Amino acid sequence: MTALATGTGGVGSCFISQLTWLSKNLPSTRLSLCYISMIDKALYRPDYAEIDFDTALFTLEATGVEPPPISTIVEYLAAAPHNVILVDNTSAISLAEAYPAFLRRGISIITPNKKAFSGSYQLWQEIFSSATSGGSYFYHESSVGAGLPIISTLKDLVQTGDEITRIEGVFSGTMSHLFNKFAPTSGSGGKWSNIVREAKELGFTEPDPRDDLNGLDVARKLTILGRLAGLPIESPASFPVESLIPAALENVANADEFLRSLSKYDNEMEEKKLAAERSGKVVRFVGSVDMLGKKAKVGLEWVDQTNPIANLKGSDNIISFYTKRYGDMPLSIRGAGAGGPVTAMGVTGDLLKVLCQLR
Ligand SMILES: NC(=O)C1=CN([C@@H]2O[C@H](COP(=O)(O)OP(=O)(O)OC[C@H]3O[C@@H](n4cnc5c(N)ncnc54)[C@H](OP(=O)(O)O)[C@@H]3O)[C@@H](O)[C@H]2O)C=CC1
Ligand SMILES: N[C@@H](CC=O)C(=O)O
Ligand code: NA
Repeated sequence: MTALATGTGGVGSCFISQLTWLSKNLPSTRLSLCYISMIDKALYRPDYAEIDFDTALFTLEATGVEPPPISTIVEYLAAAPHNVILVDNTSAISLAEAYPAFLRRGISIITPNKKAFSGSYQLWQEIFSSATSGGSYFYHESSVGAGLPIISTLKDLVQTGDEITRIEGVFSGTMSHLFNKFAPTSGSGGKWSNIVREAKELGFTEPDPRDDLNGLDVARKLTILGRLAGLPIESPASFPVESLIPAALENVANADEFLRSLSKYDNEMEEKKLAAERSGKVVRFVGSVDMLGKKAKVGLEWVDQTNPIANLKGSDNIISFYTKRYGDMPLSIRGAGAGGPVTAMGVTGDLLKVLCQLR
């Protein structure tokens, strides 16, 4: 059995550590690594020789070569003498769009990358049909709520005949961290731009934090959950999404320049916070999918100080499923929704699920 890993950042490096742990503590998994890459370096051998887990990242950095095109990677893996699982720990759209090509060739996929599952509805359908025709599997638990059991719970609800009426909550570790620190229910909050930088340093944000602040990351998660619950959402751009990017910074060239300039616009967020406080509320970044009304939305809401959403800590997500069976009291899941170790846990957990099915 072989795992192929791409992406060696916050999540990818924790995933490699967890592979090392598995190989020592669950040797019956008999996993090996035959390909590992970052953006501009890849490590692999024509004879699929095992790459040592302990030294993989160092060897990749020191001796990696230019990665081959994705079509070559598909061929390389399809010709492997054993089952192969692609573990995509990147946020690359190019790789996400190639999932059907991997799945059709019998290569299973595990990923925290939201891009494929929240891309066009056509890509979503192709992923399902390609897995069926290739006899392969795909799991993406960490694409929503990091390692929290959100997708597996939703699938269980749907596959046992419950009907989802509404999904709502805080779906972003970054946004949770920002608002818990910027507009706490007691005491005064910190400076918006400083907390944004801190969220990036803690590994909560997307590679480009603007993808969190513009609401797109939450919109992608709602697209995934809405589709799994039975709503054919066309794309994350097909419903209202509020962006927290100051208008004057919408076109800055890159994330570094954006972060450098953000403090000039701290007063815009300060005003939003004070408006909520004047009504005795706190401001939070909330998302919802109304399955009955066939609508989704993402944006700022004023919530009561006693609302569980107002009282999250750290990078906590809280995601509530309202269903026919659960009635007025939703099934709610809460816990850290971002960060390398917890996200990699969801990826490694998915890997174990695929291994059970490939045996
Ligand atoms: N961080 C978190 O808390 C969570 C992250 N996720 C998702 O996990 C994924 C990874 O996030 P994170 O680890 O934080 O991001 P990082 O920016 O830390 O790491 C991304 C990695 O992907 C590599 N990469 C990018 N494009 C390619 C490519 N085309 N081919 C090969 N490698 C590539 C980068 O290479 P290089 O090192 O050369 O730049 C880097 O190693 C994202 O999809 C994110 O949305 C999901 C839930 C939570
Ligand atoms: N940037 C995302 C990472 C997890 O999906 C977040 O902050 O939630
Ligand atoms: Na999850």
